[in-house]
Parts: sequence; C-alpha cells; structure tokens
Amino acid sequence: MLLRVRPFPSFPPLSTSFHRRRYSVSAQVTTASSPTTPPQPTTPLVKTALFIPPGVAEEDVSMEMVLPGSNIVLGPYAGDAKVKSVEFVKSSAKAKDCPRDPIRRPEFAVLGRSNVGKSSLINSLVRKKDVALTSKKPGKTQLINHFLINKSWYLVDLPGYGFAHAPRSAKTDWSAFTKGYFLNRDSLVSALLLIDSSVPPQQIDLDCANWLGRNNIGFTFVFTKCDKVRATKGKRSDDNLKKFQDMISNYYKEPPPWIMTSSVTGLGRDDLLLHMSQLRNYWDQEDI
Ligand SMILES: Nc1nc2c(ncn2[C@@H]2O[C@H](COP(=O)(O)OP(=O)(O)OP(=O)(O)O)[C@@H](O)[C@H]2O)c(=O)[nH]1
Ligand SMILES: [Mg+2]
Repeated sequence: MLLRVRPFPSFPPLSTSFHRRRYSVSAQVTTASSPTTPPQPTTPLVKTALFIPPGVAEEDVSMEMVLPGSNIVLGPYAGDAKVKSVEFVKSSAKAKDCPRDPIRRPEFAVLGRSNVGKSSLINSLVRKKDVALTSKKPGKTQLINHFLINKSWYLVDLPGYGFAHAPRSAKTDWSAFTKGYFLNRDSLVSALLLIDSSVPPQQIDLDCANWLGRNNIGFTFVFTKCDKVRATKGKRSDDNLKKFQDMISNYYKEPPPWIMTSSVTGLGRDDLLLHMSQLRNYWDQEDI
C-alpha cells in the first residue's frame, strides 16, 4: 500500500511575530577522514543548525553530508534528481481548479514576494529559458501554474505576495487565492519559500513562514539572487543572508532547511533538486 505522509518535519505552531528563541545546536560532526588517516574526534558544530532528514541519526552526520551553501544534510532518501522532461499542465484561477491527479503525484509549490525570482527558479531547475514566464516588473505570474516533471512530480509556480502597486487587474488576493491552494492541496510535499538575498529581511516573508508553520506546511527557505554581490539597499547580499539565517537559528528549535541559489549562475540548482528528491521519496515511501 502506498502511504502518503505529510511532509517532514512538522513545524511547531508559531506566533505571528518572529520571536527570538534560544536553542542549543546539538548536531555533532565528524571531520572528514581519508582511508589512511584514522577517524578524527567528533567536533561539535556550534554555529550551523542543520536540517537532518529522516533516515539520518544526528550522531552520524558528517560535513560531507551537508549540501554546499545550505544547512541541509543529504540522507538515504535522496536520488533521481535529474530533470529529464517538463510539461506545462495548466493554469488555474482558483485552488479548486488545480489538476486532479488520480495517482496524486507529489508536488512542490514555489512562493515568495513578487519579483523574488519564483518563475526564474523554475526555469533554472528545469534548465529551460521560458517554461515559466518572468518579468522585471512585479506581478507577472497571476495564476497557479502546474508543471509536470519527469511525468512523476509537479512544480507549481504561484503569484507573488506583497506587491501593492499592481494595476487593479493584476492584483491578486493572496490570502484568499493562494492560501486556499495551500490549505487544500493534499499532494503538496513542501513549499519552497523564496527569500530575496539582495534586500534585508522583510517582515512579510517572516509572516509567510509563520503562516506556513502554523498550518503545518513544511517548507524550505530558498535564498534567491545570490549572484548579486552588491545589494540594492546598501547592504551586501551576504549581510542580508547572515541576518536572515541568524533569525532562523534563533527562532526555530528544529531549523527548516535553507539553501542559497542563483538562477543566473545556476548556484544551488542541483543541490536543491537533490534535497527535493529526498523530500519526495520520503513522502512517497511504501509502507506495508
Ligand atoms: N541577478 C538575478 N536576477 C534574478 C534572479 N532570479 C530572478 N531574477 C530577476 O528578477 C526579476 C523577477 O524574476 P521572476 O522570476 O519573474 O520573479 P517572480 O517571483 O516570478 O515574480 P512574480 O511572478 O511577479 O511574482 C527578473 O528580472 C529576473 O531576471 C537571480 O537569481 N539573479
Ligand atoms: Mg512569476
């Protein structure tokens, strides 16, 4: 029997504000050792709170298991991460119009502020230029767009939130429309919550993360535009990233996964696909 399980981990209910919450990171890492050198003593990893997937014991985590530019440990469920085919399935104006898949293939939803790079990330993941339409102007994606990958799982491009200046016709009521999608889509494995690394942390992104947490929807923070060395608002991208990551570390007892990406350079693309494969395969596991 195929058991469909909810994504892991389920985040604790969160308040709407981003409290500082102290926690101690207990992940232990063993230093990499070559076959000729004896194993090094275990060193506590103090700074980086790791996301440890199912199938991995905390004490077995080593640095080689952590995906570059992320806090994500790769576990035994990872595999088949290559994108071989992509098909546009449909655009839906309402959550209830989304494809009804009789075999409930798993899906990942890409969400974030308008212009954060959702459609660009999808194009980057599938290595095609314009599968998803992008624009310099915020508010380009207005519908829920389903793309079928390798005929076995879906990527979903969503309209952005937080864009108040769109013309009336282009405005999207994110709360009624996209929230309806998240609350009713039982084939959703995980959301990818995109965060623009070229601007300082934004309250609206934290509110969105909290909303997902409160509704028990698993998500991965995907930092976009990490190719931008100088950010638009004076701070460097890496300063913005550090601030955001510190907030994550201080807030979550079990930190959600995060990864740095760029749709321009391809940074993080293959690693994000690997991470998604482990989420997918775990979700899809068979239980007899
Ligand atoms: N430098 C850089 N620019 C990016 C990156 N990703 C996206 N962009 C640019 O950001 C702008 C917005 O990209 P989109 O992919 O359309 O953003 P979106 O989140 O889908 O926007 P909406 O559909 O309006 O919500 C475009 O001009 C992209 O070229 C990136 O990784 N690096
Ligand atoms: Mg878009």
